[in-house]
Amino acid sequence: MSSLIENSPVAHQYKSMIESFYPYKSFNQAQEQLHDLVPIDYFLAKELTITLFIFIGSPNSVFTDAEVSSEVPTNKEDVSLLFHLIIAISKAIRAGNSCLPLSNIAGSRFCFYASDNGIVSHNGYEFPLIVPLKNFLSSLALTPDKNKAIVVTEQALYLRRYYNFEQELNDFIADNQTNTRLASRFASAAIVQCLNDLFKIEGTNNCVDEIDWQKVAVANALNKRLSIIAGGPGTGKTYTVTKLLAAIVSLNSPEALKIALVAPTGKAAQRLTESLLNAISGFKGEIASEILDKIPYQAQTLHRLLGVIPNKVNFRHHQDNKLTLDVLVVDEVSMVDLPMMVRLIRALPEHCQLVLLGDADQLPSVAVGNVLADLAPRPHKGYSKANKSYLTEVTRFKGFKPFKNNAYDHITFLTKSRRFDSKGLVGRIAELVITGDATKSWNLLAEQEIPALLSLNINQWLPQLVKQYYLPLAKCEELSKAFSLFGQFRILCATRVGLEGVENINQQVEQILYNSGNTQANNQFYHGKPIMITQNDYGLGLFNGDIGLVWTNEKGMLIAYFEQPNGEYLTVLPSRLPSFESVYAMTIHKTQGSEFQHLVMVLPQNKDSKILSRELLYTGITRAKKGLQIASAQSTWFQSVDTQIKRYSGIQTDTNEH
Ligand SMILES: Nc1ncnc2c1ncn2[C@@H]1O[C@H](COP(=O)(O)OP(=O)(O)OP(=O)(O)O)[C@@H](O)[C@H]1O
Repeated sequence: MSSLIENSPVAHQYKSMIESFYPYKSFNQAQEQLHDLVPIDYFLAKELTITLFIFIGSPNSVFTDAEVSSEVPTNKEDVSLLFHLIIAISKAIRAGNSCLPLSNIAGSRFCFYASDNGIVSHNGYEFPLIVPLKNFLSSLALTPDKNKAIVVTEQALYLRRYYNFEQELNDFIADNQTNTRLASRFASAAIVQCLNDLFKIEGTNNCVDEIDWQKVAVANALNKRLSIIAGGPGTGKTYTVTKLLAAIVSLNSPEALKIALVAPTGKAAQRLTESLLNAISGFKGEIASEILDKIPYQAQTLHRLLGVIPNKVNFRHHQDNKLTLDVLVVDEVSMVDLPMMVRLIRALPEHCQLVLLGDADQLPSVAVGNVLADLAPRPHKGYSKANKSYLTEVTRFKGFKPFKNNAYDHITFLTKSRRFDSKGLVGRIAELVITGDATKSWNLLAEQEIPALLSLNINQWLPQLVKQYYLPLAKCEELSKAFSLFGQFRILCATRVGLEGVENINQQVEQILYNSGNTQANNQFYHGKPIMITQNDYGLGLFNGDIGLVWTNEKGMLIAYFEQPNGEYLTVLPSRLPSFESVYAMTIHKTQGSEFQHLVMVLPQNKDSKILSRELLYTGITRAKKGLQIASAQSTWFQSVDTQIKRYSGIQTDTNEH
């Protein structure tokens, strides 16, 4: 609260009055009434309620009685309503939403809970219907332009911080839609020639009906400052972006462009580097070597690009210290949260071309936002007249669906999986799960010849898998072989705790290793132990989620080795490691950006676990390159496939729709 209020006797008086109107005297009392309340919800409401009722002027403004009283409540009900609204916003943000839609709470009994047998444990709080709710909110004048911590729009309530982030992103999208900036940079004839070279279409002027969306993605990205290439696993996003980079390099030749490639995590950056190297080497003979030589492949993390400042949320690069870049490719965008995306766009110079890649069906970011799904809404409704004619001219494809405006012009969806045999188990299960078909997906798992459904008793299958994949780790002759063996297989869990959680399964694996002859496996550190960092250490350059192996060096010392995106190892003395854990099993969340030849996914027997969703299953399933096995009760599987994650936001790709 501002000192202006603290120092004002009038404000003091009002403050005491409002506090006396608070609906609860303590967190414990609130917790008895409201189901699933955590301290942050309660204390945020306690802190903000006062500041919203009392006008907070700028330091130079004169604080008068009139200004205070115009917005100060005269009754307990209003204070209670605002208090509960702030709790509701806090809960919505904890669930990853950037806002709280008013229609979600109006007329509802909030935080009410009754057990299956009807016993009410939490009475909750009843919100007014939409009209009185809106009237109340407009009396508080929580408009975007007033400097208050809560913002109310026509549809939703926001914490100002997230409202501002969303506005910045909306402005960025709108600005790129009206001004693509790159549109006139290259002559169409040059683009046509370049696309024909890359996609091997002999110089024909005839239009073709069957659209190659990879070619469209390249053409589409070439004339836009912002473009999104979205698609499921193996649909060729990296393959396509490699061709895009080839096109950019060749069209800009001889000018040398500054191009950066990033991903949200170290593992994802490493995978992007590997995939780009594979793609580049696959194009030898097809694309001129002087072009291939100029395509960058070394990816880094988003944090590293922006420049982490230890213990600060801000980065070295921002609106006043922009990146020196001409092209930026961001992979695995589904993992990027709203604040991070905004920090990234703030740091981009005006002319920099931004290409976003990702799979919007995967789990959204851990923190607030569902940026990729919001920026690339589905279904794709079609291209504007101008974009349609540009695409037809340069790709020679016809039949693009028309749309009344340019809202979807920057988006290309790739749908054909090139990695999974669409008739193979992984591809089919992933498709059935994400489209919500619990019965068919379960039946498909049940009918596999090589069992895809494992017993719920992990002792029945874990020892054999440990002996196959984990026991040989310590016996590998070289560290690189151990990393490659470790990358073959992983146990994925939905939860950390419980019988089917990461913690228990890691313990079980170490016990099996010990019983099978690895007598070091009950030590904190031992040769061949895989570990995952669980806390950022900017000094060491280790980040939450980084995976390493403890290995004996040539001097006989145990050292933790971490593979870097450039193929080198970061080495750290075990005693200097930030907090870490064993990683034979890891949560599905943490596997985003990774893939394994064979995986086992273990789901909790408690089907009511809040974490379960079809996106969680899909993310887990699509980490498997080949072998997929699942240990789940049928009820858990059905519950998960039937639950779809919905995150609310006000990000608008199509402003005319709202
Ligand atoms: N048009 C194509 N012709 C031949 N092979 C292709 C084509 N497109 C993609 N591929 C191959 O399919 C595989 C998957 O492609 P890629 O790695 O680019 O997919 P991705 O969408 O980036 O996958 P992920 O989501 O897992 O990162 C690669 O081996 C790639 O070479």
